[in-house]
Amino acid sequence: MLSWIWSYLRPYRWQVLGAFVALVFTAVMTLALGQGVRLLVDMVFSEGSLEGLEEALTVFLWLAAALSLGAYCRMYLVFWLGERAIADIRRDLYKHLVTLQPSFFEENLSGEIQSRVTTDTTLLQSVIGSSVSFALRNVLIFVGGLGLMVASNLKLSLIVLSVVPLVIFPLLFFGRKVRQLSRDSQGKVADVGAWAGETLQHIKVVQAFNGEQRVIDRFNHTVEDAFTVALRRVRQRALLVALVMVMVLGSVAGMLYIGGRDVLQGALTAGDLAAFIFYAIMVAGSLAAVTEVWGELQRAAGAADRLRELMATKPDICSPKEPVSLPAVAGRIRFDQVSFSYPSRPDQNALDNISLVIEPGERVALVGPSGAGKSTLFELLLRFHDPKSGQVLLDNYPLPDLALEQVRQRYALVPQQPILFSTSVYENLRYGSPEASDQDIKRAAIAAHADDFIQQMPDGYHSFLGEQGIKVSGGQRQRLAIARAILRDPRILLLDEATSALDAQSEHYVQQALDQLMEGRTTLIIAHRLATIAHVDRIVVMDKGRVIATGPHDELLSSSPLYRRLAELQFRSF
Ligand SMILES: Nc1ncnc2c1ncn2[C@@H]1O[C@H](COP(=O)(O)OP(=O)(O)OP(=O)(O)O)[C@@H](O)[C@H]1O
Repeated sequence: MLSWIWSYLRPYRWQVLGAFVALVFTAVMTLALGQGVRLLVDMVFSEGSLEGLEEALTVFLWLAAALSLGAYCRMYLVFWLGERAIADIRRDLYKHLVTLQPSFFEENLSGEIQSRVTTDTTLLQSVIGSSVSFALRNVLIFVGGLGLMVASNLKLSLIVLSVVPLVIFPLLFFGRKVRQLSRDSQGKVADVGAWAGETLQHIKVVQAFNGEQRVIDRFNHTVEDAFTVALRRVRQRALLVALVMVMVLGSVAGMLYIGGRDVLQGALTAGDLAAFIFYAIMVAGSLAAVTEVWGELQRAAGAADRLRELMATKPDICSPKEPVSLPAVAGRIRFDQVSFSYPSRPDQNALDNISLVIEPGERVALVGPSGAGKSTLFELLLRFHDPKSGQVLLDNYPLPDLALEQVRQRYALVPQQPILFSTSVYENLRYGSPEASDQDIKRAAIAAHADDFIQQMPDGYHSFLGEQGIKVSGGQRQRLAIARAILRDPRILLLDEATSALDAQSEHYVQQALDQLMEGRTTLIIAHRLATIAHVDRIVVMDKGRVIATGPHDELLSSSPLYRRLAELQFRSF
């Protein structure tokens, strides 16, 4: 773990060196104060000299000034390092997360992952940014103070030192326990975040089903769980600190007794004893401080483990090392005996031995009952998943041979529930085509019949769409998604019920826009409605993950009983 953290500190090694120098400097200055104490007691109190008092105080003031300057440099550099390293870790973590395949986020709650990005990194930051330097400073003071103690009085030193082995043992024993408990505790906190995030995001559903009390109960349960685990950790830490304190202070008391007797018998000056006590307190204090921070370090180690684990997750789906460079795409799609099951349901084939060719420029509608596998076909085309067997080809190239960006660049997707981000209309439309100018965006919005309602928004194209586009209606959201696709100008269009949320009039307009957009492009439409089907060259009927018939509407009416049934249901509902 240390090498992992070091990998984030290495680029800033000069700052690390600076912090270390400041750290050593302040530790030395702190220890030098002990000599000031010795001077003060021997010269002032034993010899009664006022000059000596002034001299001792001058030395003390110089030491204090140097110590303060050193402390400033140390704090600044150490906090800087903590903030910088964590900013870098957060950046890398996010960069890594967005490359992971969608199924990873189905298996891992997004709230839990969010918690790693925020809580775990914050914990680590406090450790790199202060606890480590605190611990190091105390270790230096411990070592330096010990050296000075031994040099000044071996007998008293041995009394104090007798306690050290007794302290090391509980430190190691409790440390391991605290580390494990800290992992559990962070995990529980993540659960709290995940549950709160999910329910608040879907608050309308919660309230519509009068589910408030149920989610409150479940939340309380999660919070209490987190509290229980945190309490166990705190108990261990407190116990550790108390144990060390008893032992350390006990040995200090023993030393005071014997040292005091030596002074009374004239074997030791009062100043020597005072300096020795000063060092002994420093040494004991630093040991206690290290034990306290030790728990903190263990906690951070737990957080670092979790972060490292997340970063080590390899994406299942990535570009090949040497991708085939895809020439200008004609837009031919081929499914070759493709079978696929979702990782969460490995036994149930969502697609079952699908073979299908869609020629460049062809418009194909996918129809079939719910759960037939239509959306799954799209997911495989976009390479969100790889098939279990068989292959998906784009212009005769298997998708895994091509760079992921190149594959996805060829498509524009209009999903069933278009997603808008919490930013302006401009930025939302520009999502798939970052270089598009404001004019291009406006033209696309006009073509998608979205310009009118955008103009009526308070800030027009600069209007903020709110979290997940909450401030627009379903139909408007869909028109924005269509505008986004128009702007992208792709070779292949993937439309998932693209016109489902439109009223009859907008549907008519949007259909016109889509007709124009589909011109010369390969288009796959998931369609439940015959209005959409009328505009296609071919219909593919799917059921239970299989293609059961293909052909034009009239032919299918006679050849496919399932299609006939679906069509009858459609007509009845009109
Ligand atoms: N993320 C997922 N994890 C596990 N199973 C899934 C997942 N998504 C879909 N499925 C299952 O895969 C099968 C095919 O689903 P798919 O969404 O492709 O159907 P569909 O034809 O698009 O349905 P609809 O018309 O209702 O959208 C279904 O049995 C569905 O329950």
